[in-house]
Amino acid sequence: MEASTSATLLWTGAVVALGLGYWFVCMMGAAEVKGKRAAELKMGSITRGDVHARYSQYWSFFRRPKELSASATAAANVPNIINTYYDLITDITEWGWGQSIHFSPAVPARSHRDATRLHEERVADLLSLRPQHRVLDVGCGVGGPMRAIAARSGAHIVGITINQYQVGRARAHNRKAGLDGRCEVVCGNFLEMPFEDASFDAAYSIEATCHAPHLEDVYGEIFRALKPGGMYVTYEWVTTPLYRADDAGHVETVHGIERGSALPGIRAQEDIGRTARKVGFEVVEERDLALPPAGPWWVRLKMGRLAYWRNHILLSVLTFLRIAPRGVVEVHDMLYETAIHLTRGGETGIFTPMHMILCRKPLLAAARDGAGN
Ligand SMILES: C=C(CC[C@@H](C)[C@H]1CC[C@H]2C3=CC[C@H]4[C@H](C)[C@@H](O)CC[C@]4(C)[C@H]3CC[C@]12C)C(C)C
Ligand SMILES: C[S@@+](CC[C@H](N)C(=O)[O-])C[C@H]1O[C@@H](n2cnc3c(N)ncnc32)[C@H](O)[C@@H]1O
Repeated sequence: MEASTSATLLWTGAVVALGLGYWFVCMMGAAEVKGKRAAELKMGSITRGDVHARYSQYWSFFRRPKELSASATAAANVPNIINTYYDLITDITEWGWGQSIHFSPAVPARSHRDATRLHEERVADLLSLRPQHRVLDVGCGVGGPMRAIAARSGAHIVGITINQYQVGRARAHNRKAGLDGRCEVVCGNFLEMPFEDASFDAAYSIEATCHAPHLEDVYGEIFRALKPGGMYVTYEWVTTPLYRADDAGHVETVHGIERGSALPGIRAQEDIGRTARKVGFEVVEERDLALPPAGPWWVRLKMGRLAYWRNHILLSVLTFLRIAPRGVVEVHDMLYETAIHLTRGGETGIFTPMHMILCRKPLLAAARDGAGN
C-alpha cells in the first residue's frame, strides 16, 4: 500500500473515531431532561479530589442502616451523611432520570415525564391548592415536583432541602421555568425547620421523609409549621404487609434498598398512620398508590439496564480522560445495584415508594406529647 493511501486511511479512521467519541459523549450522554450532560457531571459541593473518599465514607456509614436510628450518636450524624449522599447523586440523577427524584406509577401510552407530572399534580389536587396558599415542600430536591405543583395550582411554594448544591440547581431551574416568583428554596434540616409556627396553609413531601431517623421528628415539625386546619400529604417508602422479616431474600432486598438510598431503616406501612396520629394529625386518607390498577413504578428501572452499560462505559472513559472526577463510576454502580434491589422490591410487592397519607391539623390542635419513635 502506498504511503499516501495509508495516511489517508489513518486520518479517516481518526476522524471517524473522534466523531463517534463526540457523539457518544454528547448525544448518548445527554440528559433525559435537557440541562445536564455526562461531561458536566459535578459531585455537588465536593471538590474533585475528595469525591472518592466521601463516597467511601458514605458507604461505610450506611453499611448497617438499621443501627443508625437505634444509636443516638449515629442518628445525629445522619443529616450530614445524607447531605454527602445528595452531593454524590444529584447530578447523576438529573442526567439519567430527570429533575424529579422520585418514582411514579407507569401510565399506559404516556411517557415517563407525563407519568411523573401526573403523580406530582395529584398532590396539588389532594391538598386542593389555590393561588392564595403558601405551601411547604419538605425535602424538595432540585424542585421538579415544586414546579409542577406551582404550575397546576398557582400556589406559592417554599421548598427545603439539606443540600446546598440542590438549592442552587432548584433556583436555576425555577428561574428558567419563569416560576421563581412562586417557588422559593431554602437550605435547612427538616428535623428543625427555620419557619414560624402556623405559617403554612398546606405541606407535602415526596419520597423524602424516609431519610429521617425518627419519623415523628419530621412529622412533628410539619405539624408545628402548619396553620390549624392545614392539610399535609406525603408519599412514603415503606415495606408492605407482604414483607416477612424471617425471609432472607426479603431482608436482603430491603437492606440493599436502604444501603444505596441513604435510609436509616425502611419503616413498615402501619407505622405511618400511627406516627401521624401521634404528633396530632387527623388521618383523612391512606393508601398505597402502587396497588393495581396503577401501572408498575419499577418498569422504568428495568429499561435502564441497557442505559446502565452505556453510562458505565461513558463514565469510565470520562474518568480516564479526567473529565469526570474519580469516584463517579463507583457512585453510578452503587445506584445500579440499588435499582436491582428496588426492582425486586416492586416485583415481589414487599416494598412501595408511594404509600400515600393525607392528614389534617385539627382546628383546635393539641400540643404534641413526648418524643421517641
Ligand atoms: C427517592 C430516592 C431516589 C429514588 C430514585 C430517583 C433513584 C434510585 C435509584 C436511582 C438510579 C438507579 C440507576 C441509575 C442508572 C444506572 C444510571 O445509568 C442513570 C441513573 C439511574 C437510573 C438512577 C436514577 C435515580 C434513581 C432511580 C431515594 C434516594 C430516597
Ligand atoms: C429522594 S429526594 C426527593 C426530592 C423531591 N421531593 C423530589 O421528589 O424530586 C429526597 C430529598 O430530601 C432531602 N432531605 C433528606 N433529609 C433531609 C433533612 N434532614 N432535611 C432537609 N432535607 C432533607 C434531600 O436533600 C432531597 O432533596
